[in-house]
Amino acid sequence: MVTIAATAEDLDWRGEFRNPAREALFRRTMRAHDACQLRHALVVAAGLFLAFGLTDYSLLGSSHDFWLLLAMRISVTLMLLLLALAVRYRPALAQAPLPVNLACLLAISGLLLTVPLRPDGIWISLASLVAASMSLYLFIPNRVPWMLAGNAYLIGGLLVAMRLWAPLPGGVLANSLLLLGFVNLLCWMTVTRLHRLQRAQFASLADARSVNRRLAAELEERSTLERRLRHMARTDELTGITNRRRFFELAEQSRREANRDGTPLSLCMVDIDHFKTINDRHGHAVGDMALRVVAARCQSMLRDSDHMGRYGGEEFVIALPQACSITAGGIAERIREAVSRQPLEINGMILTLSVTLGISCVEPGEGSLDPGLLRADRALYAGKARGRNCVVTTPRSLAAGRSSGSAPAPMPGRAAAIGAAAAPAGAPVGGRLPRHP
Ligand SMILES: Nc1nc2c(ncn2[C@@H]2O[C@H](COP(=O)(O)OP(=O)(O)OP(=O)(O)O)[C@@H](O)[C@H]2O)c(=O)[nH]1
Repeated sequence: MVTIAATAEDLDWRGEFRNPAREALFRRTMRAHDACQLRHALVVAAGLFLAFGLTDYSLLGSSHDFWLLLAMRISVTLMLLLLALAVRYRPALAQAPLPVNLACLLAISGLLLTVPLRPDGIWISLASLVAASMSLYLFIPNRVPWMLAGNAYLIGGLLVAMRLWAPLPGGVLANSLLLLGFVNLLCWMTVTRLHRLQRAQFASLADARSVNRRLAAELEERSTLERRLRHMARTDELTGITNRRRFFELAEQSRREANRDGTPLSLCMVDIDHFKTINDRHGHAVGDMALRVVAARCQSMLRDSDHMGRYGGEEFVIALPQACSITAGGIAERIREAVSRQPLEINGMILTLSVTLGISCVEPGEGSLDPGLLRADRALYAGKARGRNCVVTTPRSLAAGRSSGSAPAPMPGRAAAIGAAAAPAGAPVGGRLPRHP
């Protein structure tokens, strides 16, 4: 939700929001402030009201009227303090018209009562009523109509009290009423201005918060997008496994670690057999499904520390850290079995899948993965030539020959067999446990 800072059109003649929901929200946010202000106003008013008992005494002495006035002052003071206490425990009372207006009524009535009980102190009563009139506007968190009503009662009550018990000359009375009228006008303008300013500030704050929320949401959206893009940049869309670029980053890191720690690192090339036939007979959609299934079955045989990527087309590549060629041969054999064990059933068709795997071990001192990949690829081609659905491991002598700088054994091509032996099914795994045996 986007809010817009309060404009003159948003506020009514009382300086309140025209929108009731917005006004209610504003008042809720002001509740603690209003309660605190009312509490202080009540305590100060109660103290002052009681303190004026001294003036009563100086005017009346220890007379019957003085004791009456004192009793009235004590009652009003107690009621005001009681409301202050109630507001402390229930701040919502500060914004409830009934208790606040009752307190005002009580305090004004008490002040008016001083006129008949102490007619000689009419000037003190007048001054007190002017101060009370200002306080009604400035310190009592009431709405403007209630402030006006309270002041109307105050002026009306003063007129009646003076007419009955302390008549003043016409000019003085007119002056007093003019003074009270001026005070009312000034305070009304001040309080309306204050209301407007408070609401404008509230609206600007709400705007800033809304902008902040939008920015936070945008940031979250961007970082989600960034995460998704990063994932896409590293993942093969069709199979969901690591793509070729990411595979090389991970495998290269493993090669450096293996070189540094003197641990073995094996590479395994995996190629689906007769994949072209699957595509040609059943269509590319079925071919894609087969690719996904083979990728998932291969991955299920690996540990978290192994890296598998799509090399291209129907070919996958696996890096097996901490695995010598014998161990890698065992893992490859299990992958071969996992792929061919269970035929794939798609749309009522039974598809027999198999893969051929070529293994090589990265030799110490090799500065990149390329020689190892080339050997694994040649082993794979040898497996294809041998009839497919098998594992071929590059013999140690061939790899050693390459790493020592001697000329590589001639590789006539895919149809030619490499001098490597297919690992027999169920060959010993050599101290390494796959994730899913
Ligand atoms: N459905 C599908 N087919 C693909 C994809 N990428 C490559 N291919 C197909 O994979 C086939 C690879 O065929 P070949 O390289 O001849 O290999 P093959 O038929 O598996 O034969 P061998 O490897 O010798 O067993 C080609 O027909 C490609 O069009 C792909 O993402 N989806």
